[in-house]
Parts: sequence; structure tokens; C-alpha cells
Amino acid sequence: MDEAGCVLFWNSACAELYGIASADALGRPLASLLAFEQADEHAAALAEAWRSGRAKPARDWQVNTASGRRLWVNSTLFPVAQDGAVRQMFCVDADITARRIEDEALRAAGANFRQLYLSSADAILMLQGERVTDLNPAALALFKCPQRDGMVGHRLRDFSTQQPPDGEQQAGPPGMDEGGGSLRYDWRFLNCAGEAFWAEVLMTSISLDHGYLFYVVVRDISARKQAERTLHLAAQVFENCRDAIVLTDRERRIIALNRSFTQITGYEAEAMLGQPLQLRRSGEDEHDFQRLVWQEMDANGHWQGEVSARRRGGELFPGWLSLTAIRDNADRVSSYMGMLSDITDRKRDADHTRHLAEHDFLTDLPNRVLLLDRLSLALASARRSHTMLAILFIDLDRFKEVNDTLGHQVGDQLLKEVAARLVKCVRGADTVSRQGGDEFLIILADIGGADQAAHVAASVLGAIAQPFQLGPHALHVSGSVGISLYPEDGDGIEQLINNADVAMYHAKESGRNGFKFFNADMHARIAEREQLESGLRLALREQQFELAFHAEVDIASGAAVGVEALLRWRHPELGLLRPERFMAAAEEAGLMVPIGNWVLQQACRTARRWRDAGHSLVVAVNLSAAQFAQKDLLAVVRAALEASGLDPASLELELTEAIIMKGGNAARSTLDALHGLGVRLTIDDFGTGYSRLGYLKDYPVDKLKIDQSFVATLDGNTAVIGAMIAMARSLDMLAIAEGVETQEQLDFLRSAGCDQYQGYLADAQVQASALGQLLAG
Ligand SMILES: Nc1nc2c(ncn2[C@@H]2O[C@H](COP(=O)(O)OP(=O)(O)OP(=O)(O)O)[C@@H](O)[C@H]2O)c(=O)[nH]1
Repeated sequence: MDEAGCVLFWNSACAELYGIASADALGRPLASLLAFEQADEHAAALAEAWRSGRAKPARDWQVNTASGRRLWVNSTLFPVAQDGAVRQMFCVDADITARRIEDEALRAAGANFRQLYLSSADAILMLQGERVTDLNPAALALFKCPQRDGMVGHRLRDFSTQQPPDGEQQAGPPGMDEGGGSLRYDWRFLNCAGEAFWAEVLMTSISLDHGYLFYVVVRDISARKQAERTLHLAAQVFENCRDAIVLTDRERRIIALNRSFTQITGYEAEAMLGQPLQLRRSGEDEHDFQRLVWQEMDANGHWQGEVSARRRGGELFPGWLSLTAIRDNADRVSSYMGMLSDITDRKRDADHTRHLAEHDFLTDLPNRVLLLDRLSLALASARRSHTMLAILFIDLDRFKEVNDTLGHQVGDQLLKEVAARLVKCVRGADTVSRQGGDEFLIILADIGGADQAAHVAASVLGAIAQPFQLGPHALHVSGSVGISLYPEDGDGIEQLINNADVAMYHAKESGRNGFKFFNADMHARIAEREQLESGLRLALREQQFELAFHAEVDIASGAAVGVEALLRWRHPELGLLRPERFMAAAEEAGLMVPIGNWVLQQACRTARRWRDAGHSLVVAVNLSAAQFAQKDLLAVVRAALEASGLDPASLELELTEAIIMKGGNAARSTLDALHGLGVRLTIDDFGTGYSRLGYLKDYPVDKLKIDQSFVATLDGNTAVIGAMIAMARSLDMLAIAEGVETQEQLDFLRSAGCDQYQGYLADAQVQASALGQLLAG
């Protein structure tokens, strides 16, 4: 170019580069041929080269050619001087368009990659050697690292959870050699907050100009690991579960089973895979049962219940099956899971527990719980079929005495034997139960009539009356039975049982060893009895009792020698009551001892008062069985004597033979002790009891009181009375006859050698005397 910028020389390379022929270029200003993108700068560079005369270092220019091409050229300006002045400018241009485009592309790619790196959701770290040189925001977030410094310069192993016991860092996550391609592994890291997390690490080695760099992508896989662990656990549970587990496909064919399945049933997986799942329950049709189960499965996706499962040997066993439908992501049933537990033992235990709960431990008979259950069933059936049923309430008579005299164990043994006998008295459909104590209850289902119930009651009594041989003891026992009938005596369970109980009570009252049918009057009598009992308690508290005295007269002299104290109850509404009216109630209410003790004390006090008034009379007091059995009887008698100051010889205690016999061996020593006090002893009601005369002579008895029944029927009994008097004499005892009402009776007694008498005649005789007035109060 010349100084004006016009082209002086244009070689073929220029023609090719710019697409302008040499002829078109020569003589024309370069600026008119090529449009430089930075035209001013280019003009300035040219001007500078002219001015300085020094070559301009090469520089890239972007040029637009006349043909519309856009080129990058690397241009160097060489000023050519002549005679010290620059005459021409030599311009060498090299086409660098391709390289610049490549550079541009590379620059753009770099920027993109950086963008990718910064915004990646994956944590990316750059490592040089072992140390972190750079990391993206996702990595900072993943490692919960607030600042880059927290990680840059550190090693990945510094964030490993695996710490050896001595605190030294163990081999951390695997590293890799430079140029080693890539490496993938899972590792458990510890973030900067001290929390552990699972990550998948992808490490790639990148070769750079100045060395190697590791490009590490870290992805949080805690959720996946958790899922894997859950799966692993599920697999372990499946395999180690004690219950048999079976999986089926949608068509209910077995696709898997666990170890317990094999252990419980004996079937190996190979034999079962592909087999249809079969369900059965004992006592039910297999098809009906399966239909029922799968219907419920379809409706609820779940079924559980008892099934009967089969072992390989063919043995059936009770199992508890829990079936569950398993659904896929689309909520379609994909398979079924069945869990089966062997409940043989549990059922056996449950049966045993149930048996215990429903049976009496001693006799193994149904207890009240089971009885009520059976009775409600029997009643329902009787109502439906309009049939009768009977309830027999059985109570042993005086069972307490067996316990008291022979001990509880013999009592228990007796109850067992009675239970066994009762069972034999009834049909299989009937129920015999023990209610507790010595009470048994029998339900006679579907009886033809009351006579059938009476028949069973009689055979029950007959069975109980047979002697029991319990070890060395031969026992004679009786029972009392009350009967209630459905529908006559009630249509509810409680009512029928209560009425049978009431009837039994009346059987007891009527002398025991018998049976009674319930009737409505019985309730009234029971109510009266209950009233009597509470009245008696009140009578004791409010001193409504008093004594009546009956004279005992010496036959030879005609003189009153003593009196018998007899209890009376001045009832506020019913007037003066004799003991026959209320003694049974007193016995039932357990009031015999306090009432008897009151009589004793009162009699002693009265006798002492009479003695002070000049009448020395022996006062006779009746002792009840309950009093005689009291351990403190002696102390009570002594206290009564001391409190009243009565001479013991003025007190006579009357006991029946039965009371003495019942007292067993202890009776003898009690009598001796009483006798030792100086008190006189009389056998009351003589002739009516056991009359084990052989024993009588060994007892310290002073007097025999001949029962009034003999005197009342004197004609037929003269010989008996004579024998009794003779016996008394031979035993060195006095004889006294009671219930003497006529002179003939008295005359006979006198002729028979009887010592004393009492009764209407005796009372009449003393009535007029001073003593009579005293006795009348
Ligand atoms: N051996 C034994 N005795 C029991 C058992 N349960 C209760 N008893 C006793 O049985 C007796 C029941 O007596 P009751 O029925 O009230 O009276 P009883 O002596 O039979 O007289 P009555 O029924 O009036 O004829 C009580 O003494 C209880 O202590 C038991 O399991 N074994």
C-alpha cells in the first residue's frame, strides 16, 4: 500500500482469501475493498506503523469482504522505508477464521460447562491428588457445608463415617490412580453437621495440560439404601419368621415359601411351588369355605381365621391363617401372602384354661359359670320345644360335721365321691355341677313331668345314703334336695335356681334327707324366717328374752328340789314365744351360743336371788350343741357362776345324748371339766337318742331325764321306763321323768322307783306355795 492506503501489490493468496482479483484491487484503497469490523482501530494501527516506521506485531482482525464473507485474519504490518522515510506498507494477512471459530466454540463450551457445573443437582467435586480443589453448590448443600473452605483443601476421607476405635482415620473411600479411567462405589459419608448419609460416588480422572484432575460426582442414595435395607430386612423376616409364610401369584399359585413353612408342614419348596393354595377348616365343606374366604379377600383384601392345615405325613393340625392381598403400583392385586401359625399348643392351653374356668377344681364337675351357660341353652331349647326341665338343688346334710370331726381332706374326698355318684344318677344330656361347698345342682333337661324329677331326686338321695368308705372311715351321709320346674316355677335362670334353693331349704327344715318341690308359699315362710332372724338379733340387744321356770319335784317327799329354766321371747308384736317357734331360726342365724350364754347367766343370777330369799333350788339349764362345741364353754360357765355367786352344786347342765355323742372324744374331757367345777350334769331327752349305754357309765353324769314321749304314752312304755329307771339306779344316777300331767303317771313313776318328776302336775303342785309365787315372778 502507499501512504494513501491504495493497493500497490495484491498477490494470488490475497485474491483467493478475499475473493478479489488482482486487477480489481490494484490502485484502490484497501478500506474500499475490505470492511474491517474495527475500522478505526485498523486505520489507527496503519497510521501508527507509518509514523513510527516500525513493524506492528500481528493482530487478529475481523473483516467483511465485498462478497459478503466474514473472515478472521491475522495481520502484520511491515513499513518499508527508503531514504529514511517510509514509502510503502507491507501487509501480511493469514486466514485464521477456522481457528477463531474453533476458539469461539471452545469458549462457549467452557462457559456452558461451567454453567452446568454450577447448577447441577449432583454434587460435583474436583480433586487434585486427594484434596478437593473445587466443588459446586450442590456439593456444599449435600455435605451441609456453609463455606467452601470447609471442604476445599480437605480429603474425601475426612468426610467418611468409618472411624477406627483409636480415632485414627481408617482407609476412607476408595481413591484411584491418575489416568485410571473412572471408578464407581457407594460410601457412607458424614456431612459437616455430623450426620451420616449414603452416597454413590462416580470418580473420573481427567488429564489436563498440567496434570490430572479427578472429577467426582456424589449422589445422595440414602433413600435407595434405606429401601435396600428394608428389602433386605423383609427378606430376612420372610426367611426367619417363626410362622409359615407362603406367597402366591394372582392366580393363587404358590410362588415362594419360607423355612418355617417347611419346618411346620414338612413340605419343601420344590413340592409346593406352582401348587394352588388350598384352604380348609374342620367341619366345613372345603369348597364353601374357600369361596367364603376369597369372597372376603376380594371385598376387604384381608382374611384371617382358624384353618385346619395338613402336615406332610397327613396329620391335620389347627392353624391361624392371615391372608393379605398385595397390590402393585396400579393398585391391582399382584399376589397374596399367607401367614400360618401352628396353634396346636395354644388351642390345647386355651382348652385347658377354659376347662379350668368352667369346672370345679375339686370334683371336675361343671362349675357355676358353665352351669349357667348350659342352663340358658337348656331353657332356650325347652322354650322352643315347649318341654319341661327341672333343677335339683342338692345340699349335703351336716357336712360341716364331717369337716370338723374328720378333717377337710376327708370332707374333700367325700365331695368327690358324692360328685361321682351324682353323675351316675342322670342321663348324658343332664348337667351335674358343683356350686361350691357341699352344694350341687343338677339340670334335668327335657323331662316328661314332675314325677320324673322326683324319681331322680329319690335316686340321688339313695346314692348319697349309701355308706362311703373313705380310708379307714365309713361315713353315713344324707342330703336334702329342692326341686324347681320350668315353666311352672319360673322362666328365668336365676328364678329357677333360687326357687330350687328355697325348696332345698324347706327339705332341710322338714328334717333333712328328703326332697321338696318348690311352691309359692315357701317364699313367705322364708321371709318369715328371715324376719325372725333379724328379730332375734334385736331381741338379744334389747333384752326381749326372759326365763320361765318349771319345777322339779322329789317324788318321795313331794318337795320342789329344783327348777328347769326355759327360754321365752317376749316378741313386741307376736307376744310371748316358746323356743319351738324360733330356735331353728336362731340356729340358722348362728345365735345359739349368745342366746344360750344369756340363759345360763340369767338362770344363775335368778337362782342366786332365790337363795338369798331363802329358797335353795338347783337350777337346770339346757346346753345346745353349739354351746357344747365352744372351746370356752368351761370359762363361760365359771364366769356365770362367779358373776352370780351361785354355788356350782346349784347349777345343773342338761345335754342330750346326741350332743355328747357328737362331741366325740372331746366330749368326755369337757364333761369331766364341768363336773370338776362342781356343776351337776343331766342327760336330757333320755331314750330318744343313740342310747349307747355302754359309754354312759364312763361319763360323770348325775341324772337321767326320761323323755316326756315315754311318759305321755305310759301304757305301752311302762317296761321301758322301768328299765331306764333301773339303769339310772345301777349307774348311780338319779332318774327324773318329764311331762308328767296326771296322778296315774306320777303313781306309776313312784312305784317304779323314779326319783323326781316335772311337768304340769309338778307346776300345779308348787303353784300355791311360796315357791310357786316366786316362780311365777
Ligand atoms: N371339705 C370341704 N369343705 C368345704 C368346701 N367348701 C365348703 N366347705 C364346708 O362345707 C360346709 C358347708 O356347710 P353347710 O352346708 O353350710 O352346713 P352343713 O353342715 O352341711 O349343714 P346343713 O346344710 O344345714 O345340713 C362349711 O363348713 C364349709 O366350710 C370344700 O371345698 N371342701
